Amino acid sequence: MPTDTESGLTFPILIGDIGGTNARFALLLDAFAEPKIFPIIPTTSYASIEEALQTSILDKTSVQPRSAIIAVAGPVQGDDIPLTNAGWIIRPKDMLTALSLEDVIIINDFEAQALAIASIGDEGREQIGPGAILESASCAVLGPGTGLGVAGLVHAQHTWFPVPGEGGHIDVGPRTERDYQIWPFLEPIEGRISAEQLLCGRGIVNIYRAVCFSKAQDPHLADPAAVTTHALAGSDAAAIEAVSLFSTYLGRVAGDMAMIFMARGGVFLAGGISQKILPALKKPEFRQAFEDKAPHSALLKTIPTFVVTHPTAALSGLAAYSRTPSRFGVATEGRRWRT
Ligand SMILES: Nc1ncnc2c1ncn2[C@@H]1O[C@H](COP(=O)(O)OP(=O)(O)OP(=O)(O)O)[C@@H](O)[C@H]1O
Repeated sequence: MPTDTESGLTFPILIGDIGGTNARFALLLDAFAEPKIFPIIPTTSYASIEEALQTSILDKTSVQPRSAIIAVAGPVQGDDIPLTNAGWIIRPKDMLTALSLEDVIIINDFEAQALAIASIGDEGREQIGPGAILESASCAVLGPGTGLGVAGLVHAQHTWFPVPGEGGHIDVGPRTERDYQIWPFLEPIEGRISAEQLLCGRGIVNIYRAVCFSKAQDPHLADPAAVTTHALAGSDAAAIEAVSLFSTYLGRVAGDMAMIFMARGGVFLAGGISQKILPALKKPEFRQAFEDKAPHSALLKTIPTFVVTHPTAALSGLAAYSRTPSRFGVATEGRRWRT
């Protein structure tokens, strides 16, 4: 028997997390069932979200969802929502008709990652370095993937409030002597180096190429996975340095976010890349850079940092919200469409 949640979303609920590269979906039959998770879909394989959902999900189950909550990589504004790093435009009104839904909520994908942090336990994360979570304190999430997603999670009045934003686009600058050698070779975006120019898949290649050019070498590795694979295997000097610098730059930006949100509840690294380079992030560079924040180094040393290892963390955040929306302060104004 379908039941209404306090947010008015009616079960069965389709939950989805659409990144620049991959889309992940699951069905939640009721407030108690575990989500039924479907295989990951590359976004480039389908022309639209309706086609992806119909072919890969709805044709493969007898359950007809009545509502949907979807997290997308990009700001949610208006009735046409383009994904920042992928070709799909999400049109919730089209989803209602094409998929026979009654209710659709669209939120930012890092808002979903923030919801996940409040719902996953020790088994879904691995700590890097010292520090302990201060219960009910604010948290920050950073996720290098196709882009760099950033969000905060603030606790007030017994409610977790995700704070989505475009923090991946902050300016970053050189600091060490080696940074100054590399910076002239980094590819800027419209004249500047934003965090996302360094801390995402193409950012890894950007750093790697700059490392090679700074030594007057030809870069022979072309994609991020090749760079991190060679770095982890210790088989290419430029790749090793690129991943070491990536860890340092990620540590610096993570430390900045910790200070901005006073994230005594922890800083969490989500997204596909953090999991894949976990052994590199456990080396000293990441944590040293995170703590190297005079005059606040003592504070930063107490803040724990984690890699989120849960394979579908954003979906687990969306499932937690769907089950008990009153635990979370998710604003749905302008982001909810009904028949
Ligand atoms: N082994 C690897 N090492 C480094 N980068 C990788 C590796 N495998 C894939 N990538 C890069 O990770 C990015 C995809 O990240 P992720 O798996 O988090 O996808 P996503 O959820 O679609 O991303 P986003 O939500 O940021 O749009 C791509 O840029 C890809 O080239």
